[in-house]
Order: sequence, then C-alpha cells, then structure tokens
Amino acid sequence: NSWWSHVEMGPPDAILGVTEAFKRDQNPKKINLGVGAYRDDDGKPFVLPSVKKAEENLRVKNLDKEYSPISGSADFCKHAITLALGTDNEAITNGLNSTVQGISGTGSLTIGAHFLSKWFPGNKDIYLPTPSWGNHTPLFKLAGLNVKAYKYYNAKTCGLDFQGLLDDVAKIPEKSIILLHACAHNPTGVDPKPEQWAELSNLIRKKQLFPFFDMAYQGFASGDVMKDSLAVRMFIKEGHNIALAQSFAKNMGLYGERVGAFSLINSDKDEAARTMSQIKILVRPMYSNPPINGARIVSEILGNDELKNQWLVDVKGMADRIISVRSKLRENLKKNGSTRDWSHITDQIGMFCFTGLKAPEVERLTKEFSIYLTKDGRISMAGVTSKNVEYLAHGIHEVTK
Ligand SMILES: Cc1ncc(COP(=O)(O)O)c(CN[C@](O)(C(=O)O)[C@@H](O)C(=O)O)c1O
Repeated sequence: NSWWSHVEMGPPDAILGVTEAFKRDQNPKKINLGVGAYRDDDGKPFVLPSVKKAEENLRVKNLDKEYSPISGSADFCKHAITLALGTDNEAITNGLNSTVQGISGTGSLTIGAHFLSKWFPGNKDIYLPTPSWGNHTPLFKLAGLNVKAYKYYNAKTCGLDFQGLLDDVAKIPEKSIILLHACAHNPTGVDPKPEQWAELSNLIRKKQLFPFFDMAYQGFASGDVMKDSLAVRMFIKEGHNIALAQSFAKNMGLYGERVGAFSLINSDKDEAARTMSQIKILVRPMYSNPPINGARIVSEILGNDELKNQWLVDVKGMADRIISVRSKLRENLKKNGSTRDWSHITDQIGMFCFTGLKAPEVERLTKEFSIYLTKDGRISMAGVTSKNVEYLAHGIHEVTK
C-alpha cells in the first residue's frame, strides 16, 4: 500500500513547462519564446566572454571547496550591493546595508519574503503589479505573506497604466509592502519613466509603504547598469529604506549557477548588524549556506577592472541584440501586411515583449507554427534571431489578421 495515493498530478509550470513542450516538438522550424534566458543570434545559450575569462583566472587559483559563510562571502556581497547602488554610494560607505548572497533572484526574494513575514512591523500584505512574474505569488504566499495587487499595465495601449497605478497605490493601507520591478518589468517589458518613478516615490513615502525592489535584469534592459538601477538609487536617495533582491542569472548569464543577493537598507549601522543577524538565523535552517562557484565568478568579474569592463561590453551586447531584434520583428510584421499597431514591440524594454496576443491566438501560434510562448502572450525576445524573425512575424500575422 502507498503513502502517497492521495497526491494528485500537478500542472506544468506556466513558464518552464513551455520549454518542456518545445523540446517534445519535432518541427525543425520550432521556436522557443518561453523562458527568459538569453540566446545568441544562432539561438544558442551564451556564456559571456568575461565569465569564461573569470573561470580561467579562478582555475589557476586552486581554490578549496570549504563552506561559504551563511551570508555568502563578504567580498561577493560587497560587489553585489556596489553594482546595484554604484561605487561610493553613501548607504554602503556608511554601512547601512545588510547584504547576503541568495540562491539567485528567486532565493533572494525568498529570504526577503521570510524576513518580512517574521519581522515586518506593518501589514503582512505585499502588493504586486498586475501582471507580475508568475513565480512571485506562490513565492510570497509560501513565506506567509498575503498577496494583493495594484494596477500596472494598460492592455489597450500595451503600456503603463500610470494613473491606475497611482490611484491603486493611493488606496494601499499604510505600512503595507509594495513589490516593484526595478527595470525590464516581467512579463510586460513596460517600465515607468524617471519622472514617473519620482512621483511614485513621493506617493509611497506619503503612504508609508515599504518598497521591495526585484532587480533581476540590471544592465540587461538598457545595456547600462547604472541606468537600469536608477529607480533603486532614486528611492534610497529619497530616504526610503528599501529591500532589494538581485539576480546574476541574466546579466551575467549565470542561470544555472544560482547566484543573487538580498539586501536591506537600514537606518544606521547598529540596525544593519541586527537585521543581518536575523537574516542569517533565517538562512541557516533554510539551506545553511549558498553555492560558492557562481559567487566566485561574480566577485572575479566585479573585482577586476579589465574583467568588469569586458562584462559591461558583454551585457550591452546582449541588450543591443534584443533591441535590434525588436525592430526587426516590427518591420517584418509590417512587411507581412499587418495593419495592427505594433509600436509596443519597440517601446517595451528588456527580455520580454507583451505582444497583446489572446490565448486562442497563442494556441494557434503553437499548434500551427510550433512557436512556443506563455499563455499570456509574453514572448522572450531573446529567442528571436535574424534567422527566425521572418517566420515569427509570418506566424503572428497569420493568427492576428
Ligand atoms: C522579475 C523576476 N524576478 C526574479 C527572477 C528569478 O530568476 P532567477 O531565480 O533565475 O535569478 C526572474 C526570472 N524569470 C524568468 O526569466 C522568466 O520569467 O522566464 C525565468 O528565469 C523563470 O525562472 O521564470 C524574474 O523574471
């Protein structure tokens, strides 16, 4: 007799399940626009030259395999928060940050979720943009937070519903938590403009909300790491003591290395020490200490000017390829005779394009053309290349004409 006869088969992951279906498809023209993972113009995964060089440097150091501290290496944590806030940022020089390595972006968000669930003095309610990354809701619920929503995306314009956003944020009860995508919003690719971030910062301060930034794409959105961290830096400058989750999966192509960071910006050094101590107490029973390999690659790159400059070239190269393939897709849709307004394809930024395709159109695109994307019409632009963009435009036009 079995212990688990009551366990039912769960559904495939909305995002990672698309890749599983793609792999089963035998059509040679198939295209995977599901998971947000960069591919080069040949559709191949891309190991950044700066990462390869860092790995060569590390090999000759013959490093040991000892446990990392619970918080990850101090060197890595310093490099991670410095990348986010900029060298010589006051929050860092005044020791106001408590930063630990997280297991990529997901693990960093999870540390933050559990910390807030246990210690946040206000409502244990976290407000997510509508829509948000599919994994946000189960991740925060799992940590015991109540997940709520604020307006963000305007399906009619395929752009930001800024007035709706302000109206909703104004209604959020004081001392609640608000999750913000720092750049390259997933799944919409729609980001607030700097002046809109400033207005949002004022409203969030007025409402005494706690900003939790998810920055999984720093450098990957615009190709400029400082431009992409503008909102995070602006909020701190405006006096918000934020939480920040970082990922090096996309901007360093370290997907499977699972390396990221979680930070709190505190009121003073003593508070930083106290929160740090409690974050470590949470992490120890969770997974004890983080994986060392990816963190060493990040430290090697960010700790070495020549490698860091190479990395800045590498990440801009990825961002530029995505931006160029956005224009190519829009041109090809026009060439195919589509009369729809596809300006959002080039207005949106980062890994994803929220096409506006409805579920039946998505279904046809997959069934009739072997083009794989998530049901919400999101396409990972990284899966589009100069070789498949015409076929993609043809498919999209066929299902939308
Ligand atoms: C907004 C956001 N935050 C955090 C993460 C976590 O990423 P990681 O744990 O790998 O550092 C992702 C990745 N989301 C995806 O790119 C995506 O939406 O396709 C994909 O990697 C995923 O896991 O879903 C993300 O889009």
